[in-house]
Amino acid sequence: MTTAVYLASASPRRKELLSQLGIEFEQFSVDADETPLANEQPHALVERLARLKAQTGVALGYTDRPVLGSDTVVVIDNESLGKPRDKNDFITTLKRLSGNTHQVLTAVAFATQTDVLSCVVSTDVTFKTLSDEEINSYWESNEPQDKAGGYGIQGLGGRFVTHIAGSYFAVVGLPLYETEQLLQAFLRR
Ligand SMILES: Cc1cn([C@H]2C[C@H](O)[C@@H](COP(=O)(O)OP(=O)(O)OP(=O)(O)O)O2)c(=O)[nH]c1=O
Repeated sequence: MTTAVYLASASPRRKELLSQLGIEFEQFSVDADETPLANEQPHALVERLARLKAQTGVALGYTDRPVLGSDTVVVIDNESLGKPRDKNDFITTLKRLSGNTHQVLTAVAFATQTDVLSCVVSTDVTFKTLSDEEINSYWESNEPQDKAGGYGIQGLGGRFVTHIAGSYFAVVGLPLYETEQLLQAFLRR
């Protein structure tokens, strides 16, 4: 694919993943209010935020290429979990994930001044049962703080995962196959 895009994201993981598609891109960060709306379902939330990030990039003046925005949340019992607010929030979250299967939803959106197209990818991730000691020492590693659901599958958190069904790349922050498909569909419109 020869088209160049913008990546509206501060995430180093998304930058690395997008590089894997071999697409030329420039990255900039956008400030989006990620607060869920009242009664907003997880699927609707991630898709809205991915679109918001992409469209905020367009509004900032990045108008000569499609702008890619993305968002990731962890879902358990139909509740969306973003980055942990603090250590207590993290401990509560990891105890909920322990010994259970949760979903990671990642949305991708492409936007220009006239158009926006998005998709949501859902991946099932199963955790082994975690001890209090494992949870506490994981917090001290500083890895959980900036990650949805308080873990990184690509880092020390990978030890907790017994099974994954779906896109590993979506869990890390950008589904490779679906992002390429979405861009192709966007360019055909
Ligand atoms: C579950 C999980 C999430 N994450 C990351 C992906 C996302 O970067 C982050 C969720 O936060 P997001 O708000 O989706 O993204 P971000 O703040 O990192 O970047 P930006 O909004 O500027 O694009 O959690 C991992 O890196 N590994 C994991 O296993």
